[in-house]
Amino acid sequence: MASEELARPDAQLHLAGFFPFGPAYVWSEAERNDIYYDFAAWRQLAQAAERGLFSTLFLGDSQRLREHLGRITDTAVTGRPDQLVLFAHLAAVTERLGFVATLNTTYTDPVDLARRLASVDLLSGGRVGWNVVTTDNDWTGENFRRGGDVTHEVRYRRAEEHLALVTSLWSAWEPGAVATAASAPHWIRPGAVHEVAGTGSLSGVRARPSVPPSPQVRPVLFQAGESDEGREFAARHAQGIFSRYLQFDQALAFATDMRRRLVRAGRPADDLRIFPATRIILGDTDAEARARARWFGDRTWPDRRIRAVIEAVWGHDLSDHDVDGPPPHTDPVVPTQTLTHGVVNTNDRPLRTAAAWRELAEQRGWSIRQLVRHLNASIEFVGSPATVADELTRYVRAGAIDGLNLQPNAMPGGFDEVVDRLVPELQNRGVYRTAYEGTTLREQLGLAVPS
Ligand SMILES: Cc1cc2nc3c(=O)[nH]c(=O)nc-3n(C[C@H](O)[C@H](O)[C@H](O)COP(=O)(O)O)c2cc1C
Repeated sequence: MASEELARPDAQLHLAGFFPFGPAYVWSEAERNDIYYDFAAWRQLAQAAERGLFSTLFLGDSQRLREHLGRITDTAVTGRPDQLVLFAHLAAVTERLGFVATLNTTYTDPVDLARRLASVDLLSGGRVGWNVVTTDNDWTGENFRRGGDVTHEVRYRRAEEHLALVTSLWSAWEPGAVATAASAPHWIRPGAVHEVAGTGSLSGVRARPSVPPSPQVRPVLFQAGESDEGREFAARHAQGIFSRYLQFDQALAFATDMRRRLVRAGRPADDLRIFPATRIILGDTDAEARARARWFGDRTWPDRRIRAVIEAVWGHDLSDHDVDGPPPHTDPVVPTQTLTHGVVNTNDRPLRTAAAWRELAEQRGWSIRQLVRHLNASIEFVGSPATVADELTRYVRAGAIDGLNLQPNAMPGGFDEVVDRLVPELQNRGVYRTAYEGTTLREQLGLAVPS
């Protein structure tokens, strides 16, 4: 056994069911696109996750359809119900599973957000988390008359003020503020619910929250945003982090960096759970799993999704372009880049990106399809249940990750094979729970109740 595997001999893997909205990303077993917002499908997914003792579901947020040149990019986010409404429904058909919702601090009102999150947290028995993001896409801001003008620095300053107000609201009810006995002289003990005031750009806000604390006191905080400011913000406030790093060395370097930052912020190094996103594809043998991975890959990279990736760089309509041919020889149309709200971040240097992509394709003799598939190759765990369990055990015991935001391969049955075939292998290796630790998300994640 390599020495790295001994770094955390008792560490446990957390699974979070994650869903990248959009028909191109998760294969619809039902061959129906409306499966992605069919409640029965979500119930099946959530109940499978709970059967597999997943710690939580986890959803990202986008408050606007992605578009390109005025056309909706229909391979990406195609219809996305409000996460908290979906979670409120799913909480009613599950008992232990957590629900982490991504909500931004740039375009939301803190008092309203605090109330909505606290409400689902209370009514679900303390099973909610908030993934705090600042949202870097300007077009979302247009929904709120604030598109394009919110700088990185302003977003993180606002995030600090927003979160401070939200957490004060969540702490404004003293323990035991509610007299539960109907015969008590007061329903709420006088003076036990405090008024809270905003600071900085939120000064002038005064609020007395109307939602009592849940059994986990308040929602668990996650964070996603990888700049230095983002990491520092997470180190000060978050108990969970949605990271981009899954290649082993990068994941370990990121986790090491975050633990150092936590200690500098005066927190225990192990007070943070790190969850990168991935997929798991199983087979009876490693070879069969690899064949299945190719099969899923072909289904989740249809021509129109491949074309959307290059259109986002070239800045104009390429619908006549053959995706099995070379990348366009023409240069990108730079002035239209600001209209690109695509799946690829091309906010700068489209000319350089196009040149680099063209050169790579030429060198390797790749078509657009091969190029795009190469550029978007993500790290997935592919193999027999034993192979994947060994690999995940290595990651967790080395301290490279604490959990996975796991995308299903199919809707709605996509978690079943992980639950039925991988979870027992992980349990046999002592790296996965055999029963839920408690009833709240905080308990499932092994986190202390806030004072
Ligand atoms: C893994 C990951 C997932 C993210 N998911 C979302 C999301 O679902 N919705 C959103 O508005 N922003 C999301 N963000 C973006 C953050 O809101 C943030 O604005 C962006 O990363 C810029 O901040 P940074 O410079 O600190 O990274 C995500 C970021 C990361 C790293």
